[in-house]
Amino acid sequence: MILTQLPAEFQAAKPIIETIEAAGYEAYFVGGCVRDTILGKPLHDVDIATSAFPAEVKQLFKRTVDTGIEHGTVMILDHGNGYETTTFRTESGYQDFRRPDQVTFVRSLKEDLKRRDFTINALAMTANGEVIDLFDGLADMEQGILRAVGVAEERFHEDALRMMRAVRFASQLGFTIESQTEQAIADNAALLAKIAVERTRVEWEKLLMGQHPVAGLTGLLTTDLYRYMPAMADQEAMLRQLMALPAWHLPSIESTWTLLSWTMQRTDEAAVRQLLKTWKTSNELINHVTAAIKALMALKHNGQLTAQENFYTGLEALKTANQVATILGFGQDQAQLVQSYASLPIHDKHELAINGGDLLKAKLVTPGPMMGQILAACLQAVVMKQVPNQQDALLDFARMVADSKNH
Ligand SMILES: Nc1ccn([C@@H]2O[C@H](COP(=O)(O)OP(=O)(O)OP(=O)(O)O)[C@@H](O)[C@H]2O)c(=O)n1
Ligand SMILES: [Mg+2]
Repeated sequence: MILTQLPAEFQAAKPIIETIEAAGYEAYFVGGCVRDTILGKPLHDVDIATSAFPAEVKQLFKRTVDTGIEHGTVMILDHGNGYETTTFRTESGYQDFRRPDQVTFVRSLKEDLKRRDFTINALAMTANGEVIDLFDGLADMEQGILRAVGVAEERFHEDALRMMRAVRFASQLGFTIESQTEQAIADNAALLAKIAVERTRVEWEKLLMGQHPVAGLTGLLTTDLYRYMPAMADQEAMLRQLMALPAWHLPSIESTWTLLSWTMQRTDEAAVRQLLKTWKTSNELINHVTAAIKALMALKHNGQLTAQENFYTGLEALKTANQVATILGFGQDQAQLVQSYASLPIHDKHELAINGGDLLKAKLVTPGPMMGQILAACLQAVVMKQVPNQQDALLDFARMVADSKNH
């Protein structure tokens, strides 16, 4: 198979391969970029594999970065782009395909491809677009089959994350996991427990955001792999609930975790935090999801959000909440929601026309907790459009609040 009309990313990278070839070595595009091009999907990175050893690669190019030189990876910088170039290799004793304990550089493409995870990921392509298919990846691709290269068991022992990758690709591509490969996942599922949570998380997110999430979830259930994911051992019913939702698509990591927290009945702030901590997500994500879940609760129970709820949720988390509410069957018109947020008199507490200093100057309070309470009352009154966001009006209002507190 020869691919004509290669995407621009390959055109830009072609001179790199040609330079390596001119020096007498082999070099190919490999992995996900070849798979995605054949499937007509957008590319995110272009990986190159070569028979040249790292030191040999470095001699050929002016600007390189040692991104993972002990594993054979050198980044070549060219016209503002970076290309990861990895020497053909075999390896052993590793838990992470990208960072094995022991690497042996080899000069043969076949050796390199045969320790890759799935046949559709073991394709290589020359600079001219000729696809090199040593493990029948093209036939599997055509039939929509995910099949481990060689003995599945060995591939999963090399890197247990590959079992998560299998169900993730099932979801992204709508492919079926071939039966021996699936059996090997069922047999080796417990190995997943040893994989770094962050790596498992990325695959879990990609699975849920895929175009065929039910295919991925089915794979998790039939192999029992879900039992070895963080905080998932007892979540069979939750997975079935997700599968039963009418056709859904999650557009972001934020909406993914919001739907998960909701379906796992983690709806109070502490429970959401605990779940996301277990999965080692960022604090930024935790804050976003906690806000979105609060809004989701309000939407579920009241059918709409108050001005105050809009204000405290913030626009991004509001959108997330509504995306998830839509999946769950109680979403609102997104444009209307954005409109009602936009119509809030202020969007941040710093926009309030008075601050603590103003209250002191007007001798309305002395420093202390009372000041915070009065400012909070002012903020609430402005958000609810009970008082205009103007200094005079707010000082009058603050005086009233202070008086009522003093009596
Ligand atoms: N655990 C892994 C990870 C990667 N690979 C190989 O390395 C390539 C590139 O890896 P990566 O970019 O992580 O995955 P992709 O398959 O490219 O998928 P994505 O779309 O997520 O980039 C894969 O295609 C596969 O050949 C592997 O064999 N085993
Ligand atoms: Mg990739």
